[in-house]
Amino acid sequence: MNTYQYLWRLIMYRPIRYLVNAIAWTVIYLAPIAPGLITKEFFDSLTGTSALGYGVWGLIALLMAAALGRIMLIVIGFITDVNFRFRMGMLLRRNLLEHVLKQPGAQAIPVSPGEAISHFRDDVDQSEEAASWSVDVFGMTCFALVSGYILIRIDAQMTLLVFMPIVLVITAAQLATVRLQKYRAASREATSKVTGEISEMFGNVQAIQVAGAEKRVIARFSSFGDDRRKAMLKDRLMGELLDSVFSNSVNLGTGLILLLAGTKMRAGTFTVGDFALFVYYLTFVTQFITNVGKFITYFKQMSVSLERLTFLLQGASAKVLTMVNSLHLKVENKVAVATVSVIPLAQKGREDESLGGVKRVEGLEREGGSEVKIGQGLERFSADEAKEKGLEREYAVGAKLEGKFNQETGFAASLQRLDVNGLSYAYSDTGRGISDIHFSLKRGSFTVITGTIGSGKTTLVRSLLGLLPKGEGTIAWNGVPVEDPGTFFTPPRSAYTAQVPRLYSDTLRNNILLGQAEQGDSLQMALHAAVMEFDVAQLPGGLDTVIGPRGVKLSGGQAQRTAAARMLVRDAELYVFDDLSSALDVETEQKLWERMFQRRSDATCLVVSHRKTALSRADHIIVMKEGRIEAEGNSEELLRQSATFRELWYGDERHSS
Ligand SMILES: Nc1ncnc2c1ncn2[C@@H]1O[C@H](COP(=O)(O)OP(=O)(O)OP(=O)(O)O)[C@@H](O)[C@H]1O
Repeated sequence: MNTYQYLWRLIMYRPIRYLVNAIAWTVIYLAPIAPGLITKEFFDSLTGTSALGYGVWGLIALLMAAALGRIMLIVIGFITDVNFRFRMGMLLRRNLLEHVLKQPGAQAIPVSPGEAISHFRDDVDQSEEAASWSVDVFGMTCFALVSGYILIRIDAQMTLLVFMPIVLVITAAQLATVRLQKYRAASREATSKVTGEISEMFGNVQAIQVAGAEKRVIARFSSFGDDRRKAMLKDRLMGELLDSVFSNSVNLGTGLILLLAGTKMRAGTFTVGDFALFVYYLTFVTQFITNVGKFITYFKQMSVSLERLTFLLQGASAKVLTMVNSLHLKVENKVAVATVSVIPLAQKGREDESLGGVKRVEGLEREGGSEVKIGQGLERFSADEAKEKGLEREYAVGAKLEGKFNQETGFAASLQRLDVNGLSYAYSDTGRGISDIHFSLKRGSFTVITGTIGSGKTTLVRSLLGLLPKGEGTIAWNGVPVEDPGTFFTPPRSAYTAQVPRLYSDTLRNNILLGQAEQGDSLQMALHAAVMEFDVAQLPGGLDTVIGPRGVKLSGGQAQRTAAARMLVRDAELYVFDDLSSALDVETEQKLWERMFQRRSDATCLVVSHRKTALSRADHIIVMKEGRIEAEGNSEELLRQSATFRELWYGDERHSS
């Protein structure tokens, strides 16, 4: 997508609003035509050459009315501009945000958070600016055409002198294009680096302090600041240089008019009113020329912004940015929780009967806080209804499914079996990762992935859950292939706790619920299962304690158990824990597994761990080495067969003794 298409697509997001805005501003820019003509008449009436008979006071009244009219028009213009302009910016930010949220979680943005913020802020502003200025250029061009016509009719030679600077401006702006874009790109890049560095610094204050690296970090920051200063200076200098070319070329025109007007007035071919009209329009022609130049500059800068925003999309088409969408990411006012059975009436392939289904719904619907029973029974299940509820996949294969349906999160068929075949993923920069992974999980099983450091355990669970871009291999849920693991492996199908818990500066309650509606005693149950009840009682505000930025007011173990509670409150079919137990003592970990299975004996768990507490509980252990499965079995079998496993097992014994 080139910059013209980008601008066009932005305009087409709200074409009516753009049109209204364009009409409003065209009228505003055309408005000075009238006072110009009145001024001409005013001076001509003083010298007795006026064709109109309004008199001086009549003309003054007309001038004031024109000024008042223009003020009102400008107020309307700002309203239409704000309404169009900010919608465009919001659309870009909304689409970017949606895209980032849909990306594989572990690689959602290709830059640091600080740099991404600079893209969201500056590049969107720049795009908005160029689109908004296109309206002004149109309005001003209309003014230039009408005023040009009036002036030519008075004196063609003088008119030429007034408009000649336009040619100069456009030539100068075009010549400066490449350099301007280069300087703009460099200054944006430098700004991103500075904001990126600030966010890294704030996020790592403790690491900087303990490493005694303050001076080095500040030196690095100051070198980024220095680079930014140089880049900004070049960018600004170039911008100001162009601006001065624009305005000075107009001054040149004024000088020429003054010289010529004197001679012509003496010859009697030019009235004082004509002179006043030329000078009056010249102010607006100056504005027009400067603004055309500005628009050309903004347009060039917009192409830099487009490039930078496209980079943030990580290979997706730039059209994603301007896709027509409602500005609201989600409108949800209903929460329904129900148990649904999808029983096929006919199997796929049988042509005599159309594929149909029966649903059995039992559960509660929640609307505006009150609970309404939606009843029990059997209802026909249409293909459209399946689509609406996100059940297309289950419906299409005609599988007999029973599971939970939650209007907020969709349908989860009860997990009977998860099969992973030939799963591979290699990080593009290091070439490392996982290769040819096969395993199956049965309902209610407890599987532990273990292995040496860097053997690919985290990569394995992230690939499975679609938190990394799709590599090779297949994943099947109850025998049905999962096409897009990233959207499939979410609650209520699966819930995940990462190795490093990510917490917000908010209350403990909000960190656990993350916007999910609190249902019954689900929060208390999750806290109990995550062995958090004692900790919550100790916190000054209980569940409503604000836990500080990234949860700094919690201990490492508390942060991990908060993340576990966040996972458990989601009541999923498959629970995936990545090294949850690393910050827990043996007793707490033991309790956590016990409570977890007391509460949900049917839950299927996939756990990354090298701790004996988890290994001895496991009914299946996968030993990873250099990105591949080296051995599999239960702990007794593996102690006999796998040297790597023995090292991990006895190593853990040494650590705990
Ligand atoms: N984002 C990344 N980019 C490039 N290479 C990576 C990335 N993350 C991990 N790797 C490499 O992939 C390999 C597997 O890493 P992974 O984090 O899956 O190992 P792990 O077994 O979970 O390690 P640990 O026990 O330390 O958590 C390692 O060699 C690592 O260097």
